[in-house]
Amino acid sequence: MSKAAEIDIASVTKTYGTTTAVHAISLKIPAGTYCCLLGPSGCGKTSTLRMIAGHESITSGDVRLGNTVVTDLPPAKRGTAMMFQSYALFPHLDLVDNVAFSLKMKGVDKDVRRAKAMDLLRLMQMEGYATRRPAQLSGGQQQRVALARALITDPEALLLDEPLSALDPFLKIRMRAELKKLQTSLGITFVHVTHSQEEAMALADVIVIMNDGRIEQAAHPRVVFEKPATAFVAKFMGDHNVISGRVTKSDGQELMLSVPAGADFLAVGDNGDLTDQADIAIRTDHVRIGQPSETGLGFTGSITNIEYRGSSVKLSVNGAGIEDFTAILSDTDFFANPVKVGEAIPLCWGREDAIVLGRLKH
Ligand SMILES: Nc1ncnc2c1ncn2[C@@H]1O[C@H](COP(=O)(O)OP(=O)(O)OP(=O)(O)O)[C@@H](O)[C@H]1O
Repeated sequence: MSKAAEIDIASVTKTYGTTTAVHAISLKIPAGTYCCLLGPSGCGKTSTLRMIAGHESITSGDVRLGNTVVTDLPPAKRGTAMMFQSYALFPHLDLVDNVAFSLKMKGVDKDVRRAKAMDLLRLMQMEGYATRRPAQLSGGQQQRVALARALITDPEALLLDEPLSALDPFLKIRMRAELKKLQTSLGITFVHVTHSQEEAMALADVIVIMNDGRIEQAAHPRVVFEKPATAFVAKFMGDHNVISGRVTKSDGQELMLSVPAGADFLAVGDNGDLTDQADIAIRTDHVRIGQPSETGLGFTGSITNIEYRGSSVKLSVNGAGIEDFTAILSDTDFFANPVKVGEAIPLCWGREDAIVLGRLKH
């Protein structure tokens, strides 16, 4: 139906008065990618999306869609379509007229635009509701109509601002799967703003993690999880212990980190630029109870809390100058040798489980 386009964001900045919401970010989103912009409230996700859509002016830099620089084009001329968080359906129009609306604005004949709207309602399995008004629909159905309405212009890229946030948790997961299926079948580029790590992990081919108007990492979810680029990413995505300390030895590929009033930790990874302070990450699910054997990586600490989670058990441990170090053990491993709060236990991990984190240059 539509053709996909690459989105190229080149050194784009957005300022509102004295607030800089987006600091000269650059990002290439390949054609046909499902891209999620992820980050905490106020990090600049929505501003970035609205600048791609043309609903917000670009203070400096350029946005290109396919071969066209769209920086100064109005929204309707960009080849993008936007689906809003609130769906923004017209309450007084039936579904056909809601979906056909942007074609009406373009002066398309009534019969042609209504036929196209019915095609889109069919695609979203909503043709049986064509004569209803939005208020007569459930949240999930309203979302499908909003999608149909956004897709009627055959966009090269669909921009979605927190599209699942109005839905209850059960529907959220169902509509998430539908979004992914729709993107795969249409093959167009989707850019989806969310503050949910789980949503981004489930949907994205590329997760763009933003913090304070900057991009901390843009990569496939597995890369983000396995190799978080910065301490912010490791903490925000969770499931990592992040340890900060002073670099005591660094040879480009391995680094020794000294924790104040604590032990030395070895981590692996490119550390060419890190000469003073550094951060390392250790996957919580790769930590085991046991003496550090040949790798020598680990420490002994005291258990401060134990949480049962069904298939796993979470231990919190203090020791070696670190507070709240987390180890996630499988329920089988934990119950084979149960431990108690207050007990001192040795923890260990493999060399490849401790990675050096980078620092964003501002
Ligand atoms: N119209 C505006 N005028 C002034 N400041 C704005 C405006 N819109 C956004 N901001 C500011 O720009 C920064 C980024 O906002 P933005 O909405 O892009 O973040 P966000 O990551 O989408 O946040 P949220 O998840 O809360 O929607 C914030 O500090 C916000 O207060």
